[in-house]
Amino acid sequence: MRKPIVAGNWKMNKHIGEAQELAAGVAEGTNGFDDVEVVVGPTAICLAPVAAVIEGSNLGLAAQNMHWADSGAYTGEVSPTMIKDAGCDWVILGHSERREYFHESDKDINHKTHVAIEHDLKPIVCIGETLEEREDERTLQKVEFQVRAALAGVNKSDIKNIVIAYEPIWAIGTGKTASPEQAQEVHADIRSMIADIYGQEAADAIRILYGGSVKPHNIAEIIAQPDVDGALVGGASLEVDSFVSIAETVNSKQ
Ligand SMILES: O=C[C@H](O)COP(=O)(O)O
Repeated sequence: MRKPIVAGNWKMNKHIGEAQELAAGVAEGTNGFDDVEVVVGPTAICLAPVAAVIEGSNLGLAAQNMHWADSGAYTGEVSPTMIKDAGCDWVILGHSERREYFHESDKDINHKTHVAIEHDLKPIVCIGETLEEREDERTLQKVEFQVRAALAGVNKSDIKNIVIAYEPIWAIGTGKTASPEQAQEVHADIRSMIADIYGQEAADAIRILYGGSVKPHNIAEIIAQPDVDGALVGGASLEVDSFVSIAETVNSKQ
């Protein structure tokens, strides 16, 4: 039985005090939710201050990105050992905004996935198609390519610690959510591909999240899909009430 995850990607929002306040509210609001893993993803500068606030709670802490090297001449970057030191146990990799604005390639994301595993950080690897690719019926081809590329060379024993986040790019921040059927089709396809590569046990263990305009009013129908194991939430993770409400619905998934 896969334990679902609700992860909040705060993107470039919230100053330190605001981030601490939000994290404390989420920790309090999700206290006692035993059937969902709740993770918050502040900006790099807020990681340590948020870690201090959520210490002793059940919340996980995710960085939104990391470099692959432990240290060195990489101006502006943050290393895997630094995010661990700040309190992270998770790292979001390959978000479409990183791919688009910072030109992260599938090769970079594969490299970072390996580094995350080596550092005992659980990667949330983001994939997803553009609107044009969906309209051209190339969705499955695109996501299969991205998943294969991200996982190239990853051992079967590590698959259970990797999370895939399917985020159709056209649904991110637009208010347009993939229908539950569209999400299920892609999630099932990814799981069956994992089964082909790593076997059924790995496919049954890997958690696949949906992301893209997830809100309190639509999470129930999305999480009801058999291959949807939770959500990566952007906008709705920036308010305690909406994020806690999403986590509560997922916590109640039968
Ligand atoms: O990482 C989160 C996604 O980009 C979704 O963002 P959104 O919920 O604001 O659409």
